Amino acid sequence: MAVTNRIRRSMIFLNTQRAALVKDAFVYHPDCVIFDLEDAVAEGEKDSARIQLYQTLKHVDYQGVERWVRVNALDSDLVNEDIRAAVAGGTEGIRLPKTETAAEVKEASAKITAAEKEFDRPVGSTMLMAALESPLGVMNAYEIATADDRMMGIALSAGDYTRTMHAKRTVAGTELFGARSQMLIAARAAGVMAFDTVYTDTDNEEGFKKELQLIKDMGFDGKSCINPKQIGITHEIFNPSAAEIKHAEHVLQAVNDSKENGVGVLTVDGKMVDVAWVEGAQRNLKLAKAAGIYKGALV
Ligand SMILES: CC(=O)SCCNC(=O)CCNC(=O)[C@H](O)C(C)(C)COP(=O)(O)OP(=O)(O)OC[C@H]1O[C@@H](n2cnc3c(N)ncnc32)[C@H](O)[C@@H]1OP(=O)(O)O
Ligand SMILES: O=C([O-])CC(=O)C(=O)O
Ligand SMILES: [Mg+2]
Repeated sequence: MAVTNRIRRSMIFLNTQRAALVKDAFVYHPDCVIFDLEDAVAEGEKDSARIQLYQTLKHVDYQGVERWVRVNALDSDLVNEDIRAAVAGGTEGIRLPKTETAAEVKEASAKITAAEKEFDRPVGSTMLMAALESPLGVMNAYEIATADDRMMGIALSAGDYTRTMHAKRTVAGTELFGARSQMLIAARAAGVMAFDTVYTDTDNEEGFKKELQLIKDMGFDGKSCINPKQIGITHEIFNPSAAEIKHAEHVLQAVNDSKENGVGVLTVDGKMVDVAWVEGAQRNLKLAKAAGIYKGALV
């Protein structure tokens, strides 16, 4: 069964072809890493990257950082061996690229089950995340998200998505608005997490911050990253601010008091609040607690 309430603000891609890079990436303290066997790895290096993956999963202590593996696409002749190596090494989850249908999720899940049995891992313990990288994938987001109990989340992949949409990747992100909205609605309806795509202009800190603020405000749970310098900024933007934490505390206290006094709607910090605000306030405090910036007892 997938864990859908863990903090996953940042998931950084690691090119598994580069031994020096995968051996200690936990030092950057991302919430998750994604060992990539797909597009970051050159065609001739696929087998050695897979061996590198197995050794890393088996022998490097990632100190609580969640470990995901992006395998090659289901229609490749590499995916079976990729899944076997990832499961044998004990990965927490598999990121399935270029997912377009629920049937593909089920097919991947069956392959994972076979590997779990082969390598004596508990059946059902390996999670799945589907990357949506085409119009068909985005159109089928809800069916994909609900296809299997292993599904932890869905992630947008803008490189391939804009390619298949004949769109241009812009700073404002107008070309991604439809996909982002559709997949967020699907993820929330399905009860899984939602992750935004990588930002490839790694030297443009201002642009990266703006994109993070946009996706956080839309409701995404986290972002795929490609460079260590993106991790701290991602956490900074996704963490509730001090003002948000204070406001959440005020909301919970005020709504609690108002129940005792028989009051429904009230004003907190100058804004109208009623019982509908409680869940959002609790979510902010839980996130702040998981991030280590809230020590209170309200959640
Ligand atoms: C569209 C897609 O499919 S995206 C997903 C697949 N892509 C990837 O996996 C790419 C991941 N990122 C990378 O490989 C690299 O960041 C690149 C190739 C984009 C840029 O590499 P560099 O020019 O070396 O980056 P930069 O100079 O900023 O690196 C600084 C340090 O961070 C390390 N580093 C760079 N990227 C990463 C990463 N993703 N994870 C961990 N460490 C990294 C470098 O090794 C370097 O370490 P050093 O100072 O000890 O030598
Ligand atoms: O998942 C991602 O963001 C990276 C990717 O494959 C893409 O953009 O096509
Ligand atoms: Mg892609």
